[in-house]
Amino acid sequence: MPSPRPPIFSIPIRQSHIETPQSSSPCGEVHVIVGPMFAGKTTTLLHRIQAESNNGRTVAVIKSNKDTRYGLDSIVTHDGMKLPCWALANLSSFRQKIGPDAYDQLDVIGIDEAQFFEDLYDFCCEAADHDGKTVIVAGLDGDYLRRSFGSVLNIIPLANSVMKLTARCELCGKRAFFTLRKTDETETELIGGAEVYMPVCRQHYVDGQVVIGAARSVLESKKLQCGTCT
Ligand SMILES: Nc1ncnc2c1ncn2[C@@H]1O[C@H](COP(=O)(O)OP(=O)(O)O)[C@@H](O)[C@H]1O
Ligand SMILES: Cc1cn([C@H]2C[C@H](O)[C@@H](COP(=O)(O)O)O2)c(=O)[nH]c1=O
Repeated sequence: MPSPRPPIFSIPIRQSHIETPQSSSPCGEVHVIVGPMFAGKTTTLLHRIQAESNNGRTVAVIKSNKDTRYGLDSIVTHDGMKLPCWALANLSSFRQKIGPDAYDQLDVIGIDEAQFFEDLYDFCCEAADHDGKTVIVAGLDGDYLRRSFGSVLNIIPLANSVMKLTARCELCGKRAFFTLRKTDETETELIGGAEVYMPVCRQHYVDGQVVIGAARSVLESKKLQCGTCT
């Protein structure tokens, strides 16, 4: 009679000591803060950075150099809170700008206006997975047409946490999830504050789009009529 064969999934009784591969650097974190304009994304980012700094961690904050609203040397919230920052065209230049030694010393990196950085995904991967940094990212999830904005949504799969903030609808005071553009400019990227944008609830976003669309077609038909004027 053949001897019984061992079960396929046998567990060895005496397990030899298995070396787990040592990771070359400690693991970092990625935290994402999104929402419409005026929702408190920059305020939340600055509070978190401040708290990390108070806990003795070395911090740096980066913003896009496209946003020149308050100068390039600081991040400023809509109600005036401020922190010094690096204003950059892209994130890949950060290590070289700050210097490799200073970069190695950093524990926490804050990124504001993340929608303007094309290399956001690669930077977050490198900084958190390989360099052990805690990266806190704040940015618009959607543009004025509620389309995904830049690479912000691409980094959700990299994130330890995601927070969607809301503002107050300027027309009714309810929770605002979207940003309405009040002007007729159509480019995706258009730097501005309350003179160009307002936070709105779903109802007023839909109503606003209808009103803006109607105003645009009136203006266009006027232009056509003028074109036929002699
Ligand atoms: N309609 C609004 N809803 C909420 N906050 C507003 C509104 N308008 C102005 N604010 C101000 O904006 C601040 C948030 O600013 P900020 O952190 O810069 O927002 P975000 O970075 O999301 O645009 C609020 O604390 C409030 O004082
Ligand atoms: C909706 C929308 C916004 N922007 C610009 C306008 C501001 O300069 C920033 C957002 O600043 P905040 O800190 O979130 O208030 O983004 C844009 O270029 N295009 C848009 O559709």
